Amino acid sequence: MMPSTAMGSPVYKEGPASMPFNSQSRGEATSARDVVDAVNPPRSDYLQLEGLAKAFGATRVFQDIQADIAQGEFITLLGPSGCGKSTLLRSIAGLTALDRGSVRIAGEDITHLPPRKRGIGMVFQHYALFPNMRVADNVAFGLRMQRVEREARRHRVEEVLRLVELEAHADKYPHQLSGGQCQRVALARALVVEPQILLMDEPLSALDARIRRHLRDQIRDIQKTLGLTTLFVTHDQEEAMMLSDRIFLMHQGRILQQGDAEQLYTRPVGRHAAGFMGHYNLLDARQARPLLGHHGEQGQVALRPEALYLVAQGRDPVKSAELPPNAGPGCHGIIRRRRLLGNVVRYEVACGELLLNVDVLNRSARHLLDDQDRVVVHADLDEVQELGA
Ligand SMILES: Nc1ncnc2c1ncn2[C@@H]1O[C@H](COP(=O)(O)OP(=O)(O)OP(=O)(O)O)[C@@H](O)[C@H]1O
Repeated sequence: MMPSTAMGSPVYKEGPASMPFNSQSRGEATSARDVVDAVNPPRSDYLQLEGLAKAFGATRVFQDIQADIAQGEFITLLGPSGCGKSTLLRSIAGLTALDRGSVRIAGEDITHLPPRKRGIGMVFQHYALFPNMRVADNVAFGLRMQRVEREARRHRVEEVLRLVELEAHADKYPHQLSGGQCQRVALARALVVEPQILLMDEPLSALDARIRRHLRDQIRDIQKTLGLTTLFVTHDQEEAMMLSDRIFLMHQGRILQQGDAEQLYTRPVGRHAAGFMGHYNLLDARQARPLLGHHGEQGQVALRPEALYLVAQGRDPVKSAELPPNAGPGCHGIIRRRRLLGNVVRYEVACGELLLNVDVLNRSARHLLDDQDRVVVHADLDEVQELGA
């Protein structure tokens, strides 16, 4: 694995996305960016991926990758393990050679440039800091490679450490820091050379849940402050939805769907997309008839667990949901399993040959249904996604 410092010495290129760290607060940085944006509005095709393909021997890792990414956009590559996310990121960085296609930044073809000349910063899952160097020296490394003069270097390191809220830790060694702090050093190290594009490969995966949420929000704040075009790899759907302007959902080396979190969550384009986003119930149209009324005999339908409603036997008003205006006919069932997911309760309900996941807000213990309780399940027909054959 290559430490991010290897990518931490791109040639600084003038351009609106490369914000100098010249302000004391995020507020000032934002207004500086606004001025730049007004003079030179962000381009919608800042990073262009055209027909990218890569195979390792007989293993096709990705193909036909086509995307335009706007300046300042935060894109997440989301998909299951092995779908090609990391290899795609490494190919954009120049760490892995492409078989086909081209990568352009601001119109310039960088496909054949070596990594250090691409103007790309990279942060990896494992931060790989230099253990014998203090935080400030770890961060300054890329600037030293660029032969930035000592005083300017010190100034830039101070500013970027302030940005990642580590200014008090500048003189510590990596072993004196927590995992989250080390990852912030890695981020600072990538940012200090003012890259045009930031690539992040599962930077939060090795951290515990609380730190992970905090750092996630911090990354997004910093990215917005700098207006930095960013590609972020994750297999965590919630992380993708919280962070992204747009999500690229990948499956077996292709981008299945590109869109914002709402589009991906509520309008999946097919069964693979529905299978990955949310916890969709995927049903054959024929099987789903008792639940949906007449809905054709062909293809599949997808229904989110929160688009299903439970009415308890005897219509116990405390335990029964209020139905939506366009509710389906209703299907008798039995609760097979109940799982508390925190603020949501997920019921597994057997309705004849259908096994359905139904999510209900966990209001209080009084509202809970028990295993073996008899219920009627209704679907909100406005939320049915027809997926075709
Ligand atoms: N250097 C390599 N040589 C041969 N095969 C490779 C190499 N790197 C990756 N692969 C294969 O390419 C496919 C995609 O791997 P990649 O790491 O890009 O997926 P991913 O979506 O990032 O998965 P994960 O989330 O598990 O990291 C996998 O089948 C993997 O085994």
